[in-house]
Amino acid sequence: MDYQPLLEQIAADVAPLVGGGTPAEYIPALASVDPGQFGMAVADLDGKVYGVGDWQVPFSAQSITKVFALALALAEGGDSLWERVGREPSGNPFNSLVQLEYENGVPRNPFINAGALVVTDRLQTLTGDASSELLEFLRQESGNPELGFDAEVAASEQSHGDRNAALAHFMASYGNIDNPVPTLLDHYFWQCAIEMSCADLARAARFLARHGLRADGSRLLTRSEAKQVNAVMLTCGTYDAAGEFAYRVGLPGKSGVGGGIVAVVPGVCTLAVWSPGLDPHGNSVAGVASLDRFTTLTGLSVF
Ligand SMILES: NC(=O)CC[C@H](N)C(=O)O
Repeated sequence: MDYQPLLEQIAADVAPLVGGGTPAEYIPALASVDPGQFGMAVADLDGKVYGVGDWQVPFSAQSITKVFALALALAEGGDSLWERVGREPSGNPFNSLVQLEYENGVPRNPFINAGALVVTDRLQTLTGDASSELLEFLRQESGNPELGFDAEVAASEQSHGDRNAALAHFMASYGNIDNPVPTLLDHYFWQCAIEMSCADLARAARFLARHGLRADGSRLLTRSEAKQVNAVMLTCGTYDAAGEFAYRVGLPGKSGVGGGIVAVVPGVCTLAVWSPGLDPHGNSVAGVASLDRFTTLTGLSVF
């Protein structure tokens, strides 16, 4: 299918929303990004990528990287990860601390910050260099050897990282972190600071639409594991707005406070959108709207 006319229609439909919302303010390096940008890409399973607007402009992938970290941790370490992190929506903001004490230091899911810290900790134990391993994986899957970290964003997060540090130390007090907390935080901040465009993200996520098969045809995840990751994206990928996202978009999706969202139509294609203005839950306003338009216009959804 030629997605190009559809993408152009969606871009026109959501244009009034671009610039709405607010870029993430708690990470100063993200607060200064021009909010008037919008890009969207679709990658089909034959390797073709279609795009509109700022679809080739790199931006801070932020929490979208949590999907790839989860997939790598499962691929390399298997199911025992689920003894340390749950698979239920939290109903709380992505950086909330409140549930952790009630639930003995076991985060609700791998996509809130606490859960992602556990996943990165696991990946660090498995590989010895979690953030580099992740970057290398993303380079291979996106086919873009130029992908890199944004050092300014990483430093900005590091210097405003008290809440993530609190989450990591608190979980360590329950014995749910294996590596030294400062090492873990470094890898987590570098991971969040990976820069990718919509084109890179749509390409890199294709293994989730290909039931676990990587770009080179080798298997990263079993078919069942790919289903599991997609299911957790659907239920937890957009935090305390996951219900609304499922209602409006009807696809597994993962957002980041850089304003990007990746979504998967299993067996068909992957989508990536970017616009920096966020809603109060930390999801891109124009991004959610454009995915909503995509599924409405095409009928392509998991429902
Ligand atoms: N939702 C997000 O994208 C949050 C990621 C961000 N780096 C943080 O840890 O707060």
